[in-house]
Amino acid sequence: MACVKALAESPGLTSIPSTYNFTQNQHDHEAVSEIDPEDSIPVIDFSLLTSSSPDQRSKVIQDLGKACRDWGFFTVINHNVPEKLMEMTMDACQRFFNLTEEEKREFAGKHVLDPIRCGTSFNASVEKVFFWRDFIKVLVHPEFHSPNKPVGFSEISLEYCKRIRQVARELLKGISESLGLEFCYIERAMNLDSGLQILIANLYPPCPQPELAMGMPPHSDHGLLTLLTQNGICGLQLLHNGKWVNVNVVPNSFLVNTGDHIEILSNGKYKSVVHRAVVNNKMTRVSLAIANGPSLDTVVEPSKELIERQSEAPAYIGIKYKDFLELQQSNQLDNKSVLDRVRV
Ligand SMILES: O=C(O)CCC(=O)C(=O)O
Ligand SMILES: [Fe+2]
Repeated sequence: MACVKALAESPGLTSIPSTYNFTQNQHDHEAVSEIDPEDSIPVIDFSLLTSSSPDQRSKVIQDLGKACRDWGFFTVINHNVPEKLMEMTMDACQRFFNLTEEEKREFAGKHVLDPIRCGTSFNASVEKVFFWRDFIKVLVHPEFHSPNKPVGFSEISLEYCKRIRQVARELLKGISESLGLEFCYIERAMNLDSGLQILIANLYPPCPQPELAMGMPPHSDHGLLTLLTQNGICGLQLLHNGKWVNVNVVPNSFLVNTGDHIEILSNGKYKSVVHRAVVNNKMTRVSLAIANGPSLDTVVEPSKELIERQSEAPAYIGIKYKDFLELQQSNQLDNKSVLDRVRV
């Protein structure tokens, strides 16, 4: 199937093919609210997490716990990843999408767990309505993969993803502690040394009828933490207290969200939050999501320590991460439908 970039570039395109019309599927743009300055996405100062002052560290751990409980999304600033490296990675992704259709076809991939897979929509083989999105997904850890084009992609993404793993690991230490667990609880229980990390770049070209199309449908992310950056163009919305909220771009920061496996592990204390990407008719939006998850063979279940301490019943059954991932990637992307299957 041709990529949406080529479709968007067809001369004189003024309307979208009906196969991209998402309005039948509850396209409730009206529900979008502007962020209330009193209740906006929390900001976490990463430098305080690694601070030698115990007071500062315990304060930021509290903030992190609150952010996970109330929002499931937070902005991370002072993260130590060089801005230049962030720009170069975004640029490398843009250059990937600018390869010719034929060059990109080489990386099409067939199976959902193929190490390199580029395509359009989410899972075009099972979808009736397509999303206004092209993507490339690359498995970058525990084994590093990379397309051999464009120039520099491999070196830049290797370094970037390594830096992101360091940030994710620190955040997961803080999240462990915020749950009252030992700081290294999550990294041990999830076998992070061989944790799966996926680079996902999304391209949303200008769309002549943005109100009818959808870039990415409402969904939660599967892993533990996703770190997202974008090329300065807004489009991400998250569901907060029953309303779609526009996410603003904070330069030189990561937007982080907790995935389904944090929800399972924390026995529902921290939820994965449903989000979607809408499109616009003026500018190409590129987002870069780095998903950090358990190792593929880890069976994730609610933490026994948490459950015993609080005399709770487990609210989810254990599932191997690989099985969860295959289910999510080979079906239609639909809210929290895979997580719903493992709820008790
Ligand atoms: O483009 C975005 O901002 C969202 C991307 C996303 O949700 C994803 O790749 O899982
Ligand atoms: Fe997502």
